[in-house]
Amino acid sequence: MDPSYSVYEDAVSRNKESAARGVVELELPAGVRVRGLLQSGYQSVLTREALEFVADLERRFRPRVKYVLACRREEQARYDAGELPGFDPATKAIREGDWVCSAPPPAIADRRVEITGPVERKMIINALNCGAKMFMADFEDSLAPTWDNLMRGQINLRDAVNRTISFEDKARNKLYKLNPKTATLLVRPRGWHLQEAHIEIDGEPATGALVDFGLYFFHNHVNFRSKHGGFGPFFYLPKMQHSREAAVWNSVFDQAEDVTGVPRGSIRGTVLIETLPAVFQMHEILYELREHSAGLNCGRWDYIFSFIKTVRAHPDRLLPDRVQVGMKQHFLKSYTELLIQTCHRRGVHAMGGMAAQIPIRNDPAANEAASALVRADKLREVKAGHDGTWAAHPGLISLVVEVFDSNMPHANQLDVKREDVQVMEDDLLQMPKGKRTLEGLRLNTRVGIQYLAAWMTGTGSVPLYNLMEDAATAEISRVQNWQWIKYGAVLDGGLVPGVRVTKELFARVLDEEMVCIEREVGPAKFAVGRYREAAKLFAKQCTSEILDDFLTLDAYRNIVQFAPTARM
Ligand SMILES: CC(=O)SCCNC(=O)CCNC(=O)[C@H](O)C(C)(C)COP(=O)(O)OP(=O)(O)OC[C@H]1O[C@@H](n2cnc3c(N)ncnc32)[C@H](O)[C@@H]1OP(=O)(O)O
Ligand SMILES: O=CC(=O)O
Ligand SMILES: [Mg+2]
Repeated sequence: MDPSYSVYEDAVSRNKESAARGVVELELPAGVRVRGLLQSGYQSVLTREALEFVADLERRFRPRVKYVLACRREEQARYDAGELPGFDPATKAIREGDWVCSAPPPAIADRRVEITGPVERKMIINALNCGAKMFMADFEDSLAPTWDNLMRGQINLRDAVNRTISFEDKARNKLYKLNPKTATLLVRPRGWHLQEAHIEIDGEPATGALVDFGLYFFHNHVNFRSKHGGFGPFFYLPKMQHSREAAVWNSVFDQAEDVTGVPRGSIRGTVLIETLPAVFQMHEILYELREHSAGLNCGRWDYIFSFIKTVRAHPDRLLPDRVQVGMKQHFLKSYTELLIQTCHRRGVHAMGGMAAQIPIRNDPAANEAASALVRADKLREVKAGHDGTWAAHPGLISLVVEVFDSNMPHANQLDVKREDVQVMEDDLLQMPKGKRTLEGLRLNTRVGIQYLAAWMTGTGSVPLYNLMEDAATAEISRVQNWQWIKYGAVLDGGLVPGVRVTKELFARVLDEEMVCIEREVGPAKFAVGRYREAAKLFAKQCTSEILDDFLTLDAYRNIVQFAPTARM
């Protein structure tokens, strides 16, 4: 573990308070060390049995997780040497074979509208009540993985599955409780690349994904399955790059089912196709998970991020402004259509993605314009053959439901085979059209810094300039700046066409955008926020010689807080 991870003074004093309040000590299995501060209730999640379950998963699968991450590095080295991703000749038989996945369980046959959001208590209740069919509760893009967010998230999800969850907003004198009819829960653990520093197993930080999955599965599988016709729990699986990574998840599911006596195929996972390499592996990914699959989803924001990241050594592949990389661009249209064709051939759902617009209060015209964009996006998705889609905010649910209800008379569109779709490697690799502008560089910088500042204070999704921003959208801002600076991109549109992007230009833009952020958020919030630290980190990330794989890997050290008395 990097010794620079901080132990904060406030953690020390809070720990003393906890001790004074008589917080229960954990009973830890051999080899397990919990390094996070124990707040009230955490021990109900960190039970000896649950930690044993997580430790067993970690011991079995850590070597495979390390291996698939090493394979990612090896593949990236090939792309850096000039190759581009493509379909693998070795797995042609899987792509062309006639197999299908297990049929979708009744509980998720109709998933036309899924709301998403972090595992925050009030938001979970709002999401479950909002009228969406499903709720994707997120430990990933929309959650800053602080120890407290993770532990409270587990408590919140357990209470949600038990239907005992409530929340009192004292300031507004409002009590939040579940409606009789609620959305079905899907949980998204972190990606394979993130470690959980607060839990060590045999002297090494645990794998974040296995902690999120393991604790949630262990505490909830009995209750969840009793309420969902013997199926579940249901998951979303993020940021994979290859079917070998899906094979690891499949083995994790097998193991979890075997240890708990849950029948094979009860757990289901929807894989986000949100990396460029993965789009060439969709059949293979479904094949690996064929007993546990609930289909694929178009994670468009990470996909755009991954597109830039994968071709990071190709100076001829500089993208236009982030705002211009919309779903009508040929490479994105091709990806969504190929995903629909692939899923429906294999008998599973092809889920759409997230439009970033959110309701705009106090400006009816702007709000209507934002709604129109969401409506158009959802109409495109349902007409293309998607079986459902995502919405970021409860205020959008009725609009999205209306679009799907009007255009999808049955529970899903698995019968829409899209045999007309003919997508080749070139279609998936075609460069998006548009212009690079100074305004784009400025906006990337303003958004990246504000997002990071929020993330470092424990908030993983924020409204910025009337759009939802989360780890995936912020990544686009970061890698786009990096790409333009690295290759001295010449701006070809906007107010100052012809200008070359350099480190010096970026430094000036960053200074000016910090002034702008201070003006926008106000001096009081700016003074107490972590904007300066965020700017420093963002600048480092945008100007490094070699692109870091994930912004959150570097940023994570800023949110790790060890309890001084952590024991093994
Ligand atoms: C790329 C991807 O991975 S997309 C998926 C991951 N990203 C997400 O899930 C983002 C989810 N959305 C959000 O986090 C939020 O909507 C934000 C941050 C974008 C905006 O949040 P806010 O500024 O709080 O929105 P706003 O003030 O309009 O909220 C109004 C109410 O709706 C609630 N709300 C807003 N979004 C959600 C949500 N996604 N789920 C549940 N409740 C929500 C708020 O808690 C608030 O509740 P209240 O009136 O009871 O107090
Ligand atoms: O996770 C979803 C995405 O768009 O990224
Ligand atoms: Mg994503």
